Amino acid sequence: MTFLDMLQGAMARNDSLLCVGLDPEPRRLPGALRGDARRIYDFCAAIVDATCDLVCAFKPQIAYFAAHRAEDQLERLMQHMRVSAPHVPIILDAKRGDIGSTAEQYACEAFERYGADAVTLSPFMGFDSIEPYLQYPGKGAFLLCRTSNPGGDDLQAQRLASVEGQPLLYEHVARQAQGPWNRNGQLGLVVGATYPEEIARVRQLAPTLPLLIPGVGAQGGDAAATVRAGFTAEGPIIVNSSRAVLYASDGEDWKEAARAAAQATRAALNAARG
Ligand SMILES: O=C(O)c1cc(=O)[nH]c(=O)n1[C@@H]1O[C@H](COP(=O)(O)O)[C@@H](O)[C@H]1O
Repeated sequence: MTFLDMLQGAMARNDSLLCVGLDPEPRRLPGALRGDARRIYDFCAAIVDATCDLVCAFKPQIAYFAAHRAEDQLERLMQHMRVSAPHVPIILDAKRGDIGSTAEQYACEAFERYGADAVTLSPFMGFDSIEPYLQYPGKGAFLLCRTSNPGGDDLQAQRLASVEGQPLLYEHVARQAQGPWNRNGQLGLVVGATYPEEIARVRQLAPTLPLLIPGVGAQGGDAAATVRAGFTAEGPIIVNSSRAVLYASDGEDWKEAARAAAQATRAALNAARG
């Protein structure tokens, strides 16, 4: 099954636009897990079990595992998600971007080692840095377009003087991804929930691409404004929240609190799509 088929299936089955991001920081783990990097798997697996009927995707962020020498725990977590939530697609947030020969290794890591259904990529090095990921039929690749952080403007909002009509860099990325780069229908775009006007602009330029939209919750993005700007009948949105769900409580009730936070975010997103 392709990433897009899985995504549509999970969206319908769980009535959800919510993606829970798995960004485990040992010092923020609750209760007895706090500070113990060997418990990253236990924490994330419990979050998966508590929320897998509420989400359209999970998004593990690879840095939170690699930084703590926990890649083996990420591998176990991927297997756990396959067994416990086989209907939910997994987007590996790796933000890779390198020359083709190195990109082949990154693609192998994402799709073969970890078995992800989709990956996040930086498009800064151009199409040949994206192409190796497209050699994996049915896998998704989300290109950073208009990111949620304040510094995203530094490059993404610059005008491309040499291109006719002088679009901004992020607009050019959106056009390329909707058009010539999307050879097998595998591409999507990352747009921050912190910039609803830019979400609307990206949706205009890329009417059918799935948009991965992080930035609600801890970064303060508005769930309703996000849906109004990006959600259409032909263009799916995947709205990510990580810390606001993972660390909803640091007490004994952390699993219940994570579930409640996911439920509330899912409800807010659904209310806005009417
Ligand atoms: O590609 C991403 O997922 C991403 C893009 C972006 O523009 N902004 C952004 O916050 N992210 C990721 O989305 C997650 C946001 O986490 P919270 O702010 O805790 O919900 C983190 O894993 C970020 O690395």
